Amino acid sequence: MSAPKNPFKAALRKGEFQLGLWVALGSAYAAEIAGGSGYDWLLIDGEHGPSDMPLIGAQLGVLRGRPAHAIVRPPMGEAWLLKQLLDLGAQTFLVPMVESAEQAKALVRAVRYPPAGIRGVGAGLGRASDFNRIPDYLTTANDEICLIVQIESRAGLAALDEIASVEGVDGLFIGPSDLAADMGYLGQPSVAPVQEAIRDAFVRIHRHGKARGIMTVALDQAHEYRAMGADFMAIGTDVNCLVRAIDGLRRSFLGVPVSGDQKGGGY
Ligand SMILES: O=C(O)C(=O)C[C@H](O)[C@@H](O)CO
Repeated sequence: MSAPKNPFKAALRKGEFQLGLWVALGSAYAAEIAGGSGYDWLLIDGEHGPSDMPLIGAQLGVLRGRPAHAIVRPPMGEAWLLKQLLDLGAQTFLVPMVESAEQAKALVRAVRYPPAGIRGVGAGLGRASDFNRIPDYLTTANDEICLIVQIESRAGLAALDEIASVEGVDGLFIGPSDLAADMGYLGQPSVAPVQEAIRDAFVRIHRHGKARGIMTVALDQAHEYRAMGADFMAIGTDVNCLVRAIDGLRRSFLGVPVSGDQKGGGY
């Protein structure tokens, strides 16, 4: 019996578009609700959400075996953090602020067992191996790990080709909000210079045969990114959906004009 198959990684390899949602409430209950909504993947956000190790573990637990594949974003790409998340059962990672091939190579090694990497052997204590019930976990785990790195600064764009060339990097995700900020357009990810940088980045990522990822909470922008060639994309967050739904309900009842779909930008 082998490590669980990674359906998200398999889909990317087949070129099948994957639609996702940001899950940042830090609630296993909310993640379980989102898990039944038909999205291909859910991003458990440990960078900007309150999800710490126990909360990430709880969310991974409720999503285990559900159709929506759990992707975990750690606050930073640290080997000790990835080791814990791997043993908790995370198989796909979105690592923020990657700006060099050296950083990418270190991340690849962090999520692989020796000799290909430095991942510590302890999955027998964790969900990853079904608590040591998967006999061949150690020898089959590496192949089912999917590593996505975030390009979200000018330095990241400058190193994009070297990063995309790193074996073991499965996809590159453009962070529009942070990229816009670094380019001098804080809060304005939809401005032309940022959009042109994203378009160019997608062309380069695809040239290396890697998956192109992005996120937005504005549906008009989402369709533009899909037309640009996004292979996996989040089109909203649980936080944003909750705020819009509960605020909108009150406004509707009181007859207060309800704001339309978020146009452009969004974060
Ligand atoms: O820079 C970005 O954009 C991202 O990395 C996504 C952000 O964290 C935020 O837009 C999620 O709501």
